[in-house]
Amino acid sequence: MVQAHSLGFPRIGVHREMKKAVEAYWSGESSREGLEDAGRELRARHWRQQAEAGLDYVPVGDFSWYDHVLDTSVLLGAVPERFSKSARNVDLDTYFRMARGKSSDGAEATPCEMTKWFDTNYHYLVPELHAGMIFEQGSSKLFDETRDAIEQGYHPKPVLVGPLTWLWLGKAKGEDFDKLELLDRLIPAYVRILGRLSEMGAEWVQLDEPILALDLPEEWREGFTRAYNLLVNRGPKVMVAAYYGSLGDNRDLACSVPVDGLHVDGVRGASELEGVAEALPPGTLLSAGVIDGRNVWRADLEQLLARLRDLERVLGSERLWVAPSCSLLHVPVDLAEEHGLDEQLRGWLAFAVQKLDEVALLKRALNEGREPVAKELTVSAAAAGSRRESDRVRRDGVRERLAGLTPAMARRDHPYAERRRHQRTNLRLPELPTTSIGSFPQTAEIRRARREYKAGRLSEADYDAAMKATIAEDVRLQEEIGLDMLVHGEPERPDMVEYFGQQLDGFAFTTNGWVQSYGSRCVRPPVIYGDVNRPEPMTVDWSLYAQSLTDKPMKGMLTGPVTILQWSFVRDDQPRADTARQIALAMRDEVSDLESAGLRAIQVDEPALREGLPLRRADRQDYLDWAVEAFRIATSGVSDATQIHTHMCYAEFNDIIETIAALDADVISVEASRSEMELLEVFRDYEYPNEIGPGVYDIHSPRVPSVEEMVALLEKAEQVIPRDRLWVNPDCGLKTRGWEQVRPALGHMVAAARKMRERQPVS
Ligand SMILES: Nc1nc2c(c(=O)[nH]1)N[C@@H](CNc1ccc(C(=O)N[C@@H](CCC(=O)N[C@@H](CCC(=O)N[C@@H](CCC(=O)O)C(=O)O)C(=O)O)C(=O)O)cc1)CN2
Ligand code: MET
Ligand SMILES: [Zn+2]
Repeated sequence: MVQAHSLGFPRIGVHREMKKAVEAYWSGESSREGLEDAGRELRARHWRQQAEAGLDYVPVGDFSWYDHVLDTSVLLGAVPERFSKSARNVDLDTYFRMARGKSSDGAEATPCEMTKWFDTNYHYLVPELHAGMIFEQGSSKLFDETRDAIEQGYHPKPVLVGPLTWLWLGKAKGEDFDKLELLDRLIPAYVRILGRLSEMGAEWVQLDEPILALDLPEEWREGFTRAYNLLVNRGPKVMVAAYYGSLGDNRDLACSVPVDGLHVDGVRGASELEGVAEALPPGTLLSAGVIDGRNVWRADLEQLLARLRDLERVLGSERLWVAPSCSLLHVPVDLAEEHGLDEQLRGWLAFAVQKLDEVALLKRALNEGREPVAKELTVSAAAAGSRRESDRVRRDGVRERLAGLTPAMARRDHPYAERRRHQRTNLRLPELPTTSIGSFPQTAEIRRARREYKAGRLSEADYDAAMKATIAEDVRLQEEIGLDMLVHGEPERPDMVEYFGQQLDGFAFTTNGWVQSYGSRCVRPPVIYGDVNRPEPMTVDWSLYAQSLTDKPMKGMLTGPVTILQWSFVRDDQPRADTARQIALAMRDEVSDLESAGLRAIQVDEPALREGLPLRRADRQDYLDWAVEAFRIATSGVSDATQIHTHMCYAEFNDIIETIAALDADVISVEASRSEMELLEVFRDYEYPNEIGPGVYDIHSPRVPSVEEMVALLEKAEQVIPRDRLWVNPDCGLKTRGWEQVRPALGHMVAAARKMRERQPVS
């Protein structure tokens, strides 16, 4: 019999119960018992939903209070000393301190670094590695949850990040050593975990190795072979899970180790499924991940069924499992909770719960024939047909405009050096100008006003007035703090992508389509289903109002085309590049309107530029070319005197620094403080041609940095970036912080800039 499973289920809960529970715990509103009850309830619910859908195994360990990579680190006892003297029995407060730098018991420590998980908008906490580190069990969470699942009558399939991927994602600290050296210490730790899970009654364990979708150095490929030859026959059957891309040149490697199961991403690696099926050793089964775990489109089941039948012919029904392509972490929980979507659009979509049904249905059709599921198959085919033929998807005006794009539209009038002269007279900024990245705290009052407005208890005029009052207060505070270039604070935007998605044609938005971004933070990615058009200006009124309150330059604030694309669910019926160009044209109009309204500086954020980079080197240049082009289309319609800013965060930028320069923004702000300005290394060999503000204030942590800390970071920066091209700003926007932290922190930042101005430049 063909079996069905999932690699992981969204952990936040359909109504973000996990978010609410942890935030209540952090604020002291609820007890540890309260938190643990909430977790138990969520896990039990998710297992029940998966079992009832018809899956044969339920994943365990996909639930996390913050991040599953951090969970694996703690399980392995990889807990840096600054958090706890002992890596055994790591308690919840220590766990949260690793993630947030702070815990409910008041203790503080610099938190672990956080960065993007592969090419997704999920963030993980970077494991810290050092030579000679010892791995010992630091937590019983995975075992406790496995026991719960068994007690509740399920077949548990514990899931953890595999040893190669965990090491790959880790960062070697201090001494210069090759982190792969740790593999031989790590394997015994995994062997012990597998043994214990098996004793508890787990038949299968899933080890996630998404790095199999990357270009791997030869030593890592050898490491993979060595590790998995040692991890088989240790008790449970081992399923190695590869996802987020095809196996490519790692196919033979993945098929050469005698594991019991191999999961393959059958969406991004669709073309290689048959080849994998043929290459697998006879003792290994194939988990075909044919339902897209990265997008929200309903599958064309008829077509998938045909492909699965081919696989079944090669493998036999005992060696085939059906699954989503990856964990369902990246899609919202349940379409049934969406009440605002029109029926046609809803018919095109599937969220996590619906995807489980799709997986189960495919399994059933394989095992029992199409008869029992004929009706569902017809509905699925009709949905696919309706989407293909819908006239909501195409807009002729947009198509014509796209066809009329010229290279000149992606070029400013003059090079930076010349623009700079005009901008200096236009802006009159001091040396080392201070600014912020855009958002200010989304206070309880702002959210309350929004809630009241949505519920119809506050009129549109009153809502606008409340937002304007916030903007006025934000402007006043910035003047008081002494910042040089101001922002309006973005109170009207719950999210920098959703906000634009709600105003552009071709986008649909959800009311409950939450997806975890990091920790307790969630986003509602819009759904791009058709050609993109901007029916009217989106931000001009707010920015104009903010500028009217001050003589200091006000930055217009927009989200760039690549980021809007990357943080939305995208259409799969045309290349991403085409959708990016459509968004770029819409944003270009907004940029022009802001300029006409009198804004002298406009920031177009592209924090997701790096995240969108294809996992395989061979695919990168093409992406970078169209991504740069899209940004430049959006920003090149302005005069030389208008200063274009951009901003990036949450990722490593050093490897694409030339692309960042090619954006030709006049000023870029980048996250840098959390990695202690590591970013600056690249500028030793590469002179960034325009202006740059490496973040001096880590906004992810509630800690308020001191003037001295920020001066020290600026001194570091000044060694590689000439002072006359250096800006002073935080790492990112401040919407997740409270004013009680932001006020003093920005005050310290301005003081740090002033201190620097009093001194001679170092070079
Ligand atoms: N899309 C996106 N991706 C991104 C980022 C980003 O800013 N946007 N930044 C990075 C990640 N950083 C992030 C930083 C903060 C939040 C964040 O604060 N998210 C909020 C949700 C924001 C939001 O839409 N807030 C709504 C409130 C929605 C809500 O909670 N409504 C309540 C009721 C209202 C309330 O009590 O507040 C409900 O529906 O139950 C608003 O302000 O109006 C959260 O999780 O809390 C997310 C990601 C990278 N990826
Ligand atoms: N302008 C945005 C903000 O300040 C940029 C955020 S990048 C994730 O929130
Ligand atoms: Zn940012």
